[in-house]
Amino acid sequence: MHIDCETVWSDCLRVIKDNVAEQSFNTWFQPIVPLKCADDVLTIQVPSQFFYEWLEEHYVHVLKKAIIAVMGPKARLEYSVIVDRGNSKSSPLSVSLPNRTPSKNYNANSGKDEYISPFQLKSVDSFYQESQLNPNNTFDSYIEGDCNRLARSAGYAVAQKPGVTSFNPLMLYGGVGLGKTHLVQAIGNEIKNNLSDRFVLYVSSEKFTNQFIDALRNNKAQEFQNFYMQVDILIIDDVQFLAGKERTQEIFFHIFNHLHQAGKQIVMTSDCPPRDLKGLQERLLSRFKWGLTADLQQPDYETRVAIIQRKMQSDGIYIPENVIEYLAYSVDTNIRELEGVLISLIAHASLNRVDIDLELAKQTLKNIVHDIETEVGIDYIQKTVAEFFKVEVASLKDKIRKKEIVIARQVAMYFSKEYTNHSLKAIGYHFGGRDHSTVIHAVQSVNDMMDTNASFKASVEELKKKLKMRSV
Ligand SMILES: Nc1ncnc2c1ncn2[C@@H]1O[C@H](COP(=O)(O)OP(=O)(O)OP(=O)(O)O)[C@@H](O)[C@H]1O
Repeated sequence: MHIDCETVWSDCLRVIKDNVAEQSFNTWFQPIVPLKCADDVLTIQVPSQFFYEWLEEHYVHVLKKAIIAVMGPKARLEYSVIVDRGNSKSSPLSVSLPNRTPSKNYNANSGKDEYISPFQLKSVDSFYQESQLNPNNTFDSYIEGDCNRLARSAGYAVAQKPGVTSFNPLMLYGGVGLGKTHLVQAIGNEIKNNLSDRFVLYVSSEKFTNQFIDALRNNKAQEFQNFYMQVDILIIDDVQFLAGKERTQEIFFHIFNHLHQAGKQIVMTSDCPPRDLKGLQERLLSRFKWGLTADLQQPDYETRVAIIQRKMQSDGIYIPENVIEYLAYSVDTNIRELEGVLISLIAHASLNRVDIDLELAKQTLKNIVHDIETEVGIDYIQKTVAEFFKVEVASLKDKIRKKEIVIARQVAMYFSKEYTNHSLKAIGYHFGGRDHSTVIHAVQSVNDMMDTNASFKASVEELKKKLKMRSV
């Protein structure tokens, strides 16, 4: 029987959209063209072999979930890979799906997991847990740096002896995209691998809340509570989401107390330290501080390089050194953004069938970050200026008063003021903790010297070009 494949695929896309980040969705799912839908087989066309492999490696679960939800448990997916650009020849590759029946709680209409009754949950245990803990989020794939050392070691210690260390609860906090979920899931995966008899449950606070609301609606609040009280390791992500939700906090409080008293491990994440969590009951906040609280900070340059190298290695992709360096300097906000840029870069190279080089990296970044000039980081400015004046980056941050170093330092401060959105205070901080008046003085000195010294002015102009070049 033939079904309208466009409609089927657009229903699948709706499910997929709920399960992947927006940028990944645009990059990997928008270019797919549905070709045919007949006898439980959906055929989709993908732009290249690489594209197909990437989908299979990274999104096979999402694709499975989508086609099962839309077409039913017998659904299969077939890829048609475009072999030659400009030539419509395609080589179909058949990939069988699925090998597992979906969760009873999966609602094909909404494309979302519905509330899972505690007792049902045990019976669909493996599907449920698998869908919660991403197997790629391990300690092995988690790069350690100054920004996350304490959090990582505490997490690792907890994973070796859950409930036994004094890190109970373990509370990790940090800004968006800094690796909280990855780290807590690494704890979950490690425990599942080493202590297979333990019941590890990862749940976002949002999901916990929604499950509880459904339980209330179905008069099953007690079952809900009983279920959570059986868990050995409860990992609850983004607890700030519980703010203002009095009844959910109440039940969480009881679950927390029960688990803690029974020596079960609790791991939590939040986007800010417990003291800044607004809208949470005092009694919960005080319990959050019982164990260990550790923060995740923005990754430094070396950690960013290591993260890129690690991702490339695990995906079997080669990126030249200068491109890695360029990306690590350019994207210093958070790791998710860095990954987003990498994904786009790989997709661009794959779609256009070109090698990844600096030019492509610049173009990709330009498409993603519109106002790139304001995105130049202080790190990058310091490195470029130090190279130009042939001094060490470290000397820009210490107290050395040698003339050439003072000039390089002032020029770097000048560009930091011109090209970044950082405050004078923040700039001073990046230059060895100097105060804002030193930065004002540096900017004035550079302006004065440019007025009186033509060769100095030429040097600053040349540097300006260098700094701008990276955004072209
Ligand atoms: N130290 C690290 N090493 C390797 N990859 C990392 C590291 N930290 C984060 N990542 C990766 O960066 C991406 C974002 O991380 P994650 O989702 O854990 O952030 P988050 O802090 O939970 O963000 P949010 O606050 O938005 O939930 C993930 O793909 C994760 O694997």
